[in-house]
Parts: sequence; C-alpha cells; structure tokens
Amino acid sequence: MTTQQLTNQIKKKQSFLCIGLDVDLNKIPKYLLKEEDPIFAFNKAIIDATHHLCVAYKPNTAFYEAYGLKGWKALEKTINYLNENHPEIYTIADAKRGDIGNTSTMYAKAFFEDLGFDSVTVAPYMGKDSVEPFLAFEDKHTILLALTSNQGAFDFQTKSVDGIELYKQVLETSKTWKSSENLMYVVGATKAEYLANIRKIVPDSFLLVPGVGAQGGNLQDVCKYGMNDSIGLLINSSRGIIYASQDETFAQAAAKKAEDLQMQMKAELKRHSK
Ligand SMILES: O=C(O)c1cc(=O)[nH]c(=O)n1[C@@H]1O[C@H](COP(=O)(O)O)[C@@H](O)[C@H]1O
Repeated sequence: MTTQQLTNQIKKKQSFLCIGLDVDLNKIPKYLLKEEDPIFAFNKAIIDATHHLCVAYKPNTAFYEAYGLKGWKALEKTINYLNENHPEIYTIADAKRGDIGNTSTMYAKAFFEDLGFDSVTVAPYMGKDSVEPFLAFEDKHTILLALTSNQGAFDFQTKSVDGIELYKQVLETSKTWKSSENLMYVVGATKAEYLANIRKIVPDSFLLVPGVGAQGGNLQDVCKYGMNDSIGLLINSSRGIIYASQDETFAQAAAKKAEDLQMQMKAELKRHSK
C-alpha cells in the first residue's frame, strides 16, 4: 500500500488508529482457550469488531513467536484474514529486525513476501547495509526505530555523538539511504515534546507512534507536535484496546475503546483542517 492510499483511508475513516494485536493467552477470555486456535479466534473477533475504526493493525511478532509453531501459524492466519477481507487496511509486522545485509534480505522476504505485510519495524543500530535490503522492496515500508517510548530510550538514543543526539542522526542519516522514500519512523507517544524537532528533520514521513493507553502517552500532544499536511501519523494502542474486557463482551469492549480514540482523532483532524 502507498502512503497516499494510507492517507486517503485516514481521511475516509477519520482515524489514524493502529490497533496492536499483542495476544497474550493469559489475558484473553478463558472460554477462547477451548478453540483450536485461540490466538486467531481472538484476533478475528477483535478485527471484526474494530476494522471500521482503525486504518492499521500491528501484531508484535514476539507474542506469536512465544507460542512456537502454533503462534506463527496464528500470525499467518491473521495477516491472511486481513489481506483477504480488509485489503484497504495497512499492516505492520512489529518484529524490530535488522542484521547484516544477506540476513536482512531474508527477514524482509519473510515479512513482505511470505506473510504479505505492508511494513516491518527495523532497528537502525547496524546501519545502512542492514536497512537497505528492507528498503529495496517496492510498495513496502520499513519503520525505523528513531525515539522509542520506553525509559531505556535515554540510555543511547538521546545521547549526543559529535554534538548531535543519536536519534537525530538516525533520522538525518537514514534519509541518505537508497530508496529512503520507503522509510517511516517510530517515535514513542511518551516523548511527544520531541516531535516538533523530529518534524524539522522528517517533515513528510509517516510516524508510527506507540505508547498511548497503557504507557500513558497523550494523543492530543502527539497531534499538536507531530501532525503534518498529510496527517503523517499512525497512533498505536495495544493493551488499552484489546484487553478492555476479559469476558464474552471483549470484542465490543475493544470496539468501544477504539471508538473513544477514533472520536478524539476525528476532533484532531477537524482542528487540523481549520
Ligand atoms: O515498535 C513499536 O511498535 C514500539 C516501539 C516503541 O518505542 N514502544 C512500543 O511500545 N512499541 C510497541 O508498541 C506496542 C505498545 O503496546 P501497548 O503499550 O500495550 O499499547 C507494543 O507492541 C510495543 O512493542
């Protein structure tokens, strides 16, 4: 999917919500554990109840890999379900990969070709030749970690090297890489005050912003500092939506939480268009 198509969906749905499908078998309703594939049953119910309220889904692969072959099968069924039933929805494999070139190519094939995701999250630490293999895939996006939502972001990302903070160097340097038009960046919602400076470096790029909901990030602040002329934001919430209830009403409860965020996004879009 192109960024223009994504922006069109955002305008149509009045939403730039990304729902994180981070499925933990200890947190889903107990009665689903009787299903042959409880992870997929949970995801299907969440997708069926929320697809009109969001423009993207982001399964974090850790939550699937943790369950071995069964988990990976559930991930495959989830992406196939999305691509077959909701091709207009943007999909993110949150895998945080990145390695030497030939290995990165295999990671990229796994998520773009075999599973058919629109994008994958990638760590920038190993540099240009670890990221360019992902960028080489046409109409696919590489979402590079820039400034993450966690406390540990201050260990390295905000430290200065030659007088410039590392996350700024990631943004600046990555713009020089081959096919850099296929880049998006992760910026944590908990670091909204950094967004104004980030926008000076990457004014046009899409930003994936996790950390509203369970991690306490503020949607309005993210919009104030991070929205650009074509919106340019995907705001993710995982636990805050999918675990709204643990009984039979879980999917409707998730839809209610998603709707709360979508309404706030609609208000932000209205404010932005004035
Ligand atoms: O790349 C990510 O999506 C990510 C980056 C980051 O800086 N912080 C962050 O929380 N995430 C992911 O976003 C999701 C946040 O989940 P909740 O805190 O439950 O909304 C998890 O899948 C995290 O792995």
